[in-house]
Amino acid sequence: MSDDVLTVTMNPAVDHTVRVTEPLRTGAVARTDDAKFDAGGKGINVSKYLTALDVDAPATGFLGGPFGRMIRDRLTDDAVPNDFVTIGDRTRLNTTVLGPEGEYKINHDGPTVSEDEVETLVERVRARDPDRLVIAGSLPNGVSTADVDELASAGDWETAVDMGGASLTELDASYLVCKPNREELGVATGMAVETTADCVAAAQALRERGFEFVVASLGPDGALLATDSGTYHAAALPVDVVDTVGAGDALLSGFLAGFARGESERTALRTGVTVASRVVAASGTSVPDFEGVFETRDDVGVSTARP
Ligand SMILES: O=P(O)(O)OC[C@@]1(O)O[C@H](CO)[C@@H](O)[C@@H]1O
Repeated sequence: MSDDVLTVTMNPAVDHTVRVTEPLRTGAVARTDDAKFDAGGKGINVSKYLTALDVDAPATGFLGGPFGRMIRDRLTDDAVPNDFVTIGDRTRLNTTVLGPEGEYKINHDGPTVSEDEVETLVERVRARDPDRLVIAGSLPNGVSTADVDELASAGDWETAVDMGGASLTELDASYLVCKPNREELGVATGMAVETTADCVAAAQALRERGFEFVVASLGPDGALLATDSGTYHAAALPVDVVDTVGAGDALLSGFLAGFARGESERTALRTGVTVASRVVAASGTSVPDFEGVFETRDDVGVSTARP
């Protein structure tokens, strides 16, 4: 394993996951003894999953306030290397409610980051000089897509991005990987994404806008990989889904872990789907057991996909 992957989470979050046994009702107090707190945010999740998959994947970005300290402590306790820029404002807390009628996810907008803090982050990334950079998650106030382009272009690294569809349309630098979900594919391309064939067309269109690989997460419909050698569809593995939070991060992590191991594009896609299937079977964004991932990835069916 040679490549190191530095992840950048501009807008980390403590992930608060609670399970309630009764449907939520207005005006009523829902009580639970089932709550957990994970260090979260998309890039941080990628660092957690990649570290567990034996890839050197330190995490950076912005942290501040009590939730920021909680995330830093948790990552350090879990042996996930981290080097965040401390900001004056407070890192957010995001909540997932798992109830009998499904999953609710509430994400806070997050803190405001100053220009100086952004510049410190760019310098931090330059000093680390990774082989690959992953920039993932929403942008807090004060950070723009121009800053994302600056990070992607500030060194010789290859960059993967995972951000909202509207942000994807504003990026100008060249990127190795883009990891949209179905909705982001639609927003980024303005195309219909009802069927898997629609998603194939949208992934190919997005690729032409400057992403070498588009890895799209389609939930129960599996995942797509658009490359210059073709577009491939991977079926989802049959698992009991506890919650879907972190599934896209896991797909990207598995794909990048495959890349770091020198796997072919299709095999890296299979690894991504296998890693994602482990993550959705565990609650919150904690790291599940990845034992046997590289031995069982061939269970994922991959076929050539056309629009
Ligand atoms: O608000 P963003 O930055 O788009 O997403 C943040 C988030 O929902 O993404 C992760 C799951 O992918 C969670 O750890 C975290 O709460």
